[in-house]
Amino acid sequence: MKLPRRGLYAITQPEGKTAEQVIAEVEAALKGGAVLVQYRDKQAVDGEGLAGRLLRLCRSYHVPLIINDSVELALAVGADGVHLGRDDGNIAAARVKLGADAIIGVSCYNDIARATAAVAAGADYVAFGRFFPSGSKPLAAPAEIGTLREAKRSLPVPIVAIGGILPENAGQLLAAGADLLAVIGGVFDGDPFEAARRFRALF
Ligand SMILES: Cc1ncc(COP(=O)(O)OP(=O)(O)O)c(N)n1
Ligand SMILES: Cc1ncsc1CCOP(=O)(O)O
Ligand SMILES: [Mg+2]
Repeated sequence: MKLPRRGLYAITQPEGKTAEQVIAEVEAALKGGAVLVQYRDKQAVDGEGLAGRLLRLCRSYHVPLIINDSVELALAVGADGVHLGRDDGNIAAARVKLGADAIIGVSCYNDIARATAAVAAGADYVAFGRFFPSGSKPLAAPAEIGTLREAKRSLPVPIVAIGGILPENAGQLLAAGADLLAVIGGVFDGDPFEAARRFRALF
């Protein structure tokens, strides 16, 4: 599936929840207007089972599913792509394994040079952040909003912003050039349908 150019990128929050709860809350976010979903599960027990169920759900909404960290899991379930951070392996190797149509996203933190290199290596989007303190990843290093401006000016791929994003603080990120807002707590800490609707209204 094609990478959407703008909108809410909802990232799962499965810790302490049943698979049914995760599926239900992701479906609520999809109904509210999420345009992209990432399966992120740092304590996965049955990652393949849940990823497969999320993929079928996302397909029914014509929304791509990205797998965090693991090219192997993305391959195993036939997901639409993978998200790679600095410890998650090489972009070119992921492209060889997943194929030309796969969506490969890359974390670039606050680093434009890393983003430029990622695009040259075949990244389909680049992600910057965290922009605001994040309860989901408290130790994530801060990024500057000016980095989004520079990225938007110099890079040809969609720019993703992440970290502590809420409907109330997202406007400044969009104004600076973010195309996709990647959000965990701002969607799944409360009512995911209502939160996704509020994010959708910003685009
Ligand atoms: C869209 C998006 N952006 C950034 C990240 C963070 O990736 P990474 O630095 O590898 O950290 P973990 O998420 O693996 O803890 C992301 N997952 N998605
Ligand atoms: C994975 C990740 N990388 C930087 S911040 C973050 C967590 C984002 O979650 P939240 O939207 O709850 O701050
Ligand atoms: Mg990672």
